[in-house]
Amino acid sequence: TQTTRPQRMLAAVQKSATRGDPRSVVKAIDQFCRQKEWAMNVGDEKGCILDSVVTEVNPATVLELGTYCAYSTVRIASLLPPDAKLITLEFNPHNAAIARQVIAWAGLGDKIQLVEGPSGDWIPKMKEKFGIETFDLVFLDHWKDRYLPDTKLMEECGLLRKGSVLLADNVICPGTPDYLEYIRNSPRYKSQYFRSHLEYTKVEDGLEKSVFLG
Ligand SMILES: O=C(NCCc1nnc(-c2ccc3[nH]cnc3c2)[nH]1)c1cc(-c2ccc(F)cc2)cc(O)c1O
Ligand SMILES: [Mg+2]
Repeated sequence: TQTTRPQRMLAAVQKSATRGDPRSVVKAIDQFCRQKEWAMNVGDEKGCILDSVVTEVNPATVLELGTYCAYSTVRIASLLPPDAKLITLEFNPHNAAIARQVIAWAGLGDKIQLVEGPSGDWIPKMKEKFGIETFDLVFLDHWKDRYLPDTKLMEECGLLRKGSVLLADNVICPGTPDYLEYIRNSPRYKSQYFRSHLEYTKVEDGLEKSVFLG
């Protein structure tokens, strides 16, 4: 029977990456997406910007919205300090099953908690379910029409503190116009746009980094 693209991506990781070596997992996925099939990972160009923000923030708590096949999950977790925790939310059970295996291959199972289900349901439960006070860094990479409602929800649930950093993928392509409008005009955020390209293409895209001012 026909395999899915995430299954083929996992096979590429298991074939080409070294167990327990997160950077080799990232490299194997990028190679697969450049040489074989495009996939919606943040990719290496925007990934380098992501790396610089993660190392600058040096977060103890990270929330990722939109796991997909765990490319950015592994990329972020490989840069976290020893006791840091990353919670990642995936909506699609098939993608979640693949992501768990990619995370296991990278050897990052003890840093990463993958949660399946809609962000709207899980964000209000973060404190009670995972003992999270606030998030130091949030990477938004899920459905583009959820960025704004989920940001407002995180504010309402008190999950952001003065200095929390939101980093949003795809603000140009596919685009998140309502989120950009809100975050760039809100007095509660200081925003900065990092111009780049849609993963594995020459199409313009970028990351928006926003610091919550409290
Ligand atoms: O849709 C994307 N990413 C979303 C995956 C996801 N994985 N999990 C979720 C989730 C998780 C909890 C949720 N709770 C409620 N909705 C949820 C959705 N969403 C996406 C699409 C593109 C893209 C660009 C150009 C094209 F021509 C076609 C596609 C590029 C990208 O970098 C993306 O990130
Ligand atoms: Mg993306």
